[in-house]
Amino acid sequence: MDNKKVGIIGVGNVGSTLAYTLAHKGICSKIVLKDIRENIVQAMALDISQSANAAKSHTIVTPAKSGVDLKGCDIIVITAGLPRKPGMSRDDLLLTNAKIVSSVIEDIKIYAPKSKLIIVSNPLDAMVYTAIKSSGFSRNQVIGMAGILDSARMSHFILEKVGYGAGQIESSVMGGHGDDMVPLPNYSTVAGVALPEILSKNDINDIVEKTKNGGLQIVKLLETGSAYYAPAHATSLMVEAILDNKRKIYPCAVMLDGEYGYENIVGGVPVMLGSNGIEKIIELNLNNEQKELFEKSINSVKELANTLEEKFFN
Ligand SMILES: NC(=O)c1ccc[n+]([C@@H]2O[C@H](COP(=O)([O-])OP(=O)(O)OC[C@H]3O[C@@H](n4cnc5c(N)ncnc54)[C@H](O)[C@@H]3O)[C@@H](O)[C@H]2O)c1
Ligand SMILES: O=C(O)C[C@H](O)C(=O)O
Repeated sequence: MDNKKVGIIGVGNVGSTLAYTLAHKGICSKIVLKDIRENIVQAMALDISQSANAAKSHTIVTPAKSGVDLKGCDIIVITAGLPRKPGMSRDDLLLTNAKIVSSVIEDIKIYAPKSKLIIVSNPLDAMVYTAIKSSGFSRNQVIGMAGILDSARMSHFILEKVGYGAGQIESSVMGGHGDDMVPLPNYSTVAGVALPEILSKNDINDIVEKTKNGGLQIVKLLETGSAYYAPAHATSLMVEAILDNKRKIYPCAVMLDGEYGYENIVGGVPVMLGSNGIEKIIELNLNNEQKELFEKSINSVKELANTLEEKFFN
C-alpha cells in the first residue's frame, strides 16, 4: 500500500462506493476524488476518510481541486457520466458520456500520463474505445470493468438455481457489456463441476437470460439510476490486481489486436492484470456457437464505435 495513489473521477454512486471499498481494504495510501460537484466531493472525501480512520485503515481520501491533484496516481478510475434510467439502454448514453469521458481524459493526459485507467462509464466498451482514442495511451493502460460484474451476477443466478455451493461458484462471461454479452456455461463451475453437468438446458438458458438482464433488473427497481455495490466491488478487484501486480485473470474489456480474430475494437475477454495493466490476453477455445455469439456482440460494439467515429471524433 506504500505510496500507492488511486484517482477516481466521477464521485457518484459507483465512484463513492469504490472509494469507500478501497479505503476500507487499505490497499492504497491515497485516494483522490474528482467531480464537477465540488461540495459533494469535499463532503465525500471527508466522510470516507473519517470512516477509514474509524476502521483503523490509513488511507487518506482528498478532493481534487483541479487536474494537478491527479499527479502521481498509479491508477485512475473513470466513473464520470450519466447512468441510464428505466426505458433506456446503455447505448442511449453514448454521445453524452463520450463527451464527459474524453473531457476528463484531458487532465489525465497532462498530469498522469503513465497511470493505468479503469473505465466504468457506460456504454462500457464504447467508453474504453473513447478513452483509448482520446488519450492516445497504449492499449495495456486502458481497461474496462464489466466482466467481473456480469460473472458475479451469473454466479448469483446459479446459486439461486442450484441452492448450494455459495462461495464456490466461478462464472465466465465474455463479449460486450450490453444486451449481446456472452455468458459461457461450459466455463462456469460449481466447486469445479461444469454447469452442463449439474443443470438442464432450460435452467442454463434461464441463468443466461437473467445474467444478460442483470443490470436492467436493478435499473427498473431503483428508478433513479443503476447498480453500484457490485460494480464498485468488481472495480476494486481490478485496482487491487494492478496495484499489487497480482497477475490475476479477470474478464475485462480491452482493445483487441488480433485476439479472437478482431482488431481495433473493444471486447470483453479474460485478461491477466498486473502492474503493466494488461499483462496478457487469454484466448479460450470457443465452440462454433460461442464464436457466433461473440461475433454478434463485437458487431454491436463496432456499431457504437462507428457512430463515435462519425459523430464524435470527426
Ligand atoms: N461498467 C459497468 O459495469 C457499470 C456499472 C455501473 C455503472 N456504470 C456506469 O458508470 C457511470 C456512473 O454511474 P453512477 O451510478 O455512479 O452515476 P452517478 O450519477 O451516481 O455518478 C456520476 C458522477 O459523475 C459526475 N460527473 C459528470 N460529469 C463529470 C465530469 N465532467 N467530471 C467529473 N465528474 C463528472 C457526476 O457529477 C456524478 O457525481 C454511468 O455511466 C453508469 O452507467 C457502469
Ligand atoms: O445497467 C446499467 O445501466 C449499469 C451497469 O452497466 C450494470 O450492468 O449494472
